[in-house]
Parts: sequence; C-alpha cells; structure tokens
Amino acid sequence: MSVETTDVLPLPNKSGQTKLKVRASLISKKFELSQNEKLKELLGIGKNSREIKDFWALRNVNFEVYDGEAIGIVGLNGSGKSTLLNIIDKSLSSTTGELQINGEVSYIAIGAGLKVGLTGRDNIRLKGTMMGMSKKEIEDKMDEIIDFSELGPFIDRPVKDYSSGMRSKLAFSIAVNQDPDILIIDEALSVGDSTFAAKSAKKMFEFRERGKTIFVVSHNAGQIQKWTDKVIWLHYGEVKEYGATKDILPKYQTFITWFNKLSKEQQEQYKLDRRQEQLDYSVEELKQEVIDNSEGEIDSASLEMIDNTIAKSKNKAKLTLTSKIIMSICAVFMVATVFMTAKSGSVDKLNQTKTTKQSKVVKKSQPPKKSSKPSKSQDSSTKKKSSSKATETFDYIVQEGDTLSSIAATYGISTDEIHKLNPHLDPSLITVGMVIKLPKSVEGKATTPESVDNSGQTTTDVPEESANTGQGDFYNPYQPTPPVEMPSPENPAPPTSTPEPSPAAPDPGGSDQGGMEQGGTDQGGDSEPQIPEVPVS
Ligand SMILES: Nc1ncnc2c1ncn2[C@@H]1O[C@H](COP(=O)(O)OP(=O)(O)OP(=O)(O)O)[C@@H](O)[C@H]1O
Repeated sequence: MSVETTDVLPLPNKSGQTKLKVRASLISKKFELSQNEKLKELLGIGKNSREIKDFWALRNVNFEVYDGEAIGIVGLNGSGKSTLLNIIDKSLSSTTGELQINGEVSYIAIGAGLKVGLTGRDNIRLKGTMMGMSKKEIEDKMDEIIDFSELGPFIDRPVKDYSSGMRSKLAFSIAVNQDPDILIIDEALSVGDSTFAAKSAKKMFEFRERGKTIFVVSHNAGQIQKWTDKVIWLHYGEVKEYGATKDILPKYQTFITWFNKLSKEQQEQYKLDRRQEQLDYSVEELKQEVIDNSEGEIDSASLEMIDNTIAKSKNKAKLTLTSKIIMSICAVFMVATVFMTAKSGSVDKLNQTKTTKQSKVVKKSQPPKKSSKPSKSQDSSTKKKSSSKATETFDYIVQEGDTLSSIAATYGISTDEIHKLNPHLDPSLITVGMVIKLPKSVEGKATTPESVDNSGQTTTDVPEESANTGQGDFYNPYQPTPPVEMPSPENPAPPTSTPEPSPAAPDPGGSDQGGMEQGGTDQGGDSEPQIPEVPVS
C-alpha cells in the first residue's frame, strides 16, 4: 500500500520566516510479540498465525512541521495517533526511521503523566523538578498553575480522587506553564468543561503566535477545524493525507460518512483486512516503498538509514536483554544479602529480646518490646501482597461507546498498561460485552468526564461546540455516533463486498471506533466535502 502524502508548504510565522521543528523520516513502529507468545509460537501452541505476528502500528511515516504551526492528528481508533505522539515525546522509540526535533516537548494526555497517589500540588512539584526547575522557581509558579487549573482546594487532594476532567485541567495547566517549544495535546481537552476548553484554546493560540508548535489529537471535528492549520490523517499506521486542515478534514469526514454507510459485517471485514496488512508488513516492504517512491535514481541514503536504524534498535534490544540478565543476577545477590543480614539481625534481636525479657522482671511497668520475629513475618506477607498486586487483574466488561482510550482514561491508566495485560487486544475490534483485563489496583476507581467545581459541586463537562451549535456539533469520542447520512444525492450506495477506498477520498472508519462526527465542521458552507469514489473490491 503506498503512502499518500501531499506536499505541504510551511506557514510563514510573524517574522515571515519558518524554522523546522519536527521532521519525521521513514518512521515505523513494530510492537513485538511478548517472550511468552514467542515461546508459544516456537512450541506451535499459538492459536493461529494472525495472533502470533508482530504488529506494525506505524508504517513509513514522513512529515515536516514548522514553528507556529498547529497540527491536528486524526484517524480511527488504533490508527497510531498516540504511538506517533509517544515517539515525538521520546517515551517510545521507533523501529525504523529518524525523528528530528528542535525544542522541548510537553505531552498532555487524559490518563498519562500524573502520579495518581500524589496530590495535585505534589504533581506540580514533581513535574517541575523533572523539567529541571529549582525549588524556588516551582514555588514561584505554583499559584499561577493552580489558578489556571481552577482546582481550588482540590489541589491538595490525591489525583486518584479527581474526575478525568480535573486530571486534564491539572495536566494542561502544568504543561502550558512549563512553556515548552512543542506542546502535544492527546484528547486532553475533550473531557474538560466548556469554559476551560475555551481558556485552553486561547492559551494555545498565544503559544502558536509565539512560534511554538502544537500537536492536537481530537475526535472532535470542530476542535480540529478551529485549532489547527494542518492535519495529518493516520490510517492503520500510515499517513493517508497531510495538508491544510481545510483540505484534509473534509476528506476525512467524507471517509467516515462512507464507512458509516457500510453494513456491520462490511465494517468488521474492512477493519480485519487493514489490520492484517499491519501484521503482514515488513522492513522489506518499507524498502520497496522507498524504491517505488524514488523518482529516477534509487534513494540509497534512505535505504541505508532503514538498515542503520534497524541495527540500532536490535542492539538496543540486545542491550536490554543483557542488562535484564545482569539486573536479575544483582537482584538475586541483593535478596540473598538482605536475607542473610535479616537472619543474623533477627538472631541479634532475638538475643536482645531475651535480654529485655530478663530485664522485664525488674522493670515491670515498661511495655514489652515487640520481638523482631513477628514483624519480620508481617513484613514478608506485606511484600507478597504488593508483588502479587502488580499482576492481579479484574474483568472489565466493555460498555456501549467504550474505546481503549476511554477505558484507560476512566481508570486513570495508560492504554499501554491495558495492552500489556491483554496482548491480543485489537482496539478497533472492541465490542460491547467483551471482557478486558484491568489492574486490580484501579478496580472501583473509575472516574467520569465530570468536573467538580471549586465549591465542590459536580458539573457534567460539555465542550464548547455542543453548547454553541445545538445541532450535534459536539462529538463525544466515548459515545457511538449515530449513522450519518451521505452529504449529497450523488452519493452512491455502499459496496457489497470488502471495500478498498480510493486514495483521493479514501476509506472508511467507524465512528463507533472513534471516527469523527460529520456535524463537527461547518456543514452547508462552500466547502462541501468531496464525495469518495466508491471502492470496488
Ligand atoms: N504496547 C503495545 N503493544 C502492542 N500493540 C500496541 C501497543 N500499543 C499500541 N498498540 C497497537 O498499536 C495500534 C495503534 O495504537 P494507538 O494507541 O497509537 O492508536 P490511536 O490512534 O491512538 O487509538 P485511539 O484513538 O483509540 O487512542 C493499535 O492497534 C494498538 O493495538
């Protein structure tokens, strides 16, 4: 499958100059099978070949972003938006390709980055320290951050008690006050209340005016339209389109509309086919794409870069394995030392206890000292409990409108954690009634997209768009979207077999899986979305 990337000219900033902020070249990300799954594969006990292949979450991603640009990233659930942003944020490394970043990056996502056991205030301190701020600098900024967050007295409550809206407010307030060069907002403003979203948007515009770069992931077409200059449309790990928001957003919406017209079975088949492409992808295919895209002379520099980055990531993996082995040996050694010390210590203490017992005969009024033995067993039982807690899970039953991100946000965990507990889970195939394993530690800690105002009253968050339009402009990514009618009578009927959308106004994606509501952008204006060519299988 070839990559469709329109040439995009940088927008000149106020001084009429442009400076490269981010350049992604040949970025791919492969999620490998876990060791457990590899072993199963070797023993031939994997369920089927579909399940035991490595998965390419990103494939041959290329783009350039300049200062003062706000980039929207759109795509279905599981299309690779968060994976790409995590690579830009450097919390994830790519399997192939190079990423050039000029500036400091700050990442805001609903459920990520905050330590839920700490209070809001302590999270501000922690983030500040991580950013290299001095204690004084952090305390000087403290009031400003708390004011912006609108959390009032709740700032001294643990984050685990916050609603997702409150978490989002805190994360956004911390990030903007750190004044990063590149701000990444991953659905974080979809859960805030309308006033906060408007205030945050204003802050984002100020940022952009000052030449900062912003990446926004949102399933809300209105937000993407208002906030961004350009859009990257990710589709099953590939950049389907990249260009001016006014050009790309209508194409994406047309695609969503097209997809929504398909039958349930056609939609499922479409998703399975696309996912199979991600399982079948390989470095050889990536190289072939480079060869196919080179005009005239073969781009040997790019091919060399692919080989180099693959070698680097292999070395890294080897290093990780070696360091794991070394760490395991060290851990065994340390446990043995601790055990020996504890044993000799308890003998000493036992002797001491004996002495104390003898002296008790004389000093009867003193409370007896606790012997070291019971406390030791108490200790070990606590340890056992906490270590088993790390792997303990509970079954979550998928509800109407759930997506992987919404479940993660609701429980204040990352989608990565969910993937680790459910290695075969495909977010684009999540269905109502499906059972997903979640960490036991978050059971009963679900938050709702509600915020608590400073007086302690709970208010349901309604993003700005919904309040403004009344015509369903607001799209809640956590609720399934009702099927949307095709925009014009020329619109052909949906195909009866598995479709392959045209590159111009391509494929479908289900709003049930995080698509974008048609009503999110201006309807009925001059910019009527282009009707997709109906794909024939
Ligand atoms: N740690 C992981 N292990 C295995 N697969 C993963 C992992 N993280 C992500 N994936 C897979 O990579 C693909 C891209 O996931 P990603 O979270 O980037 O999508 P997304 O576009 O952000 O989705 P959403 O809109 O639901 O947030 C998905 O198919 C997902 O299953």
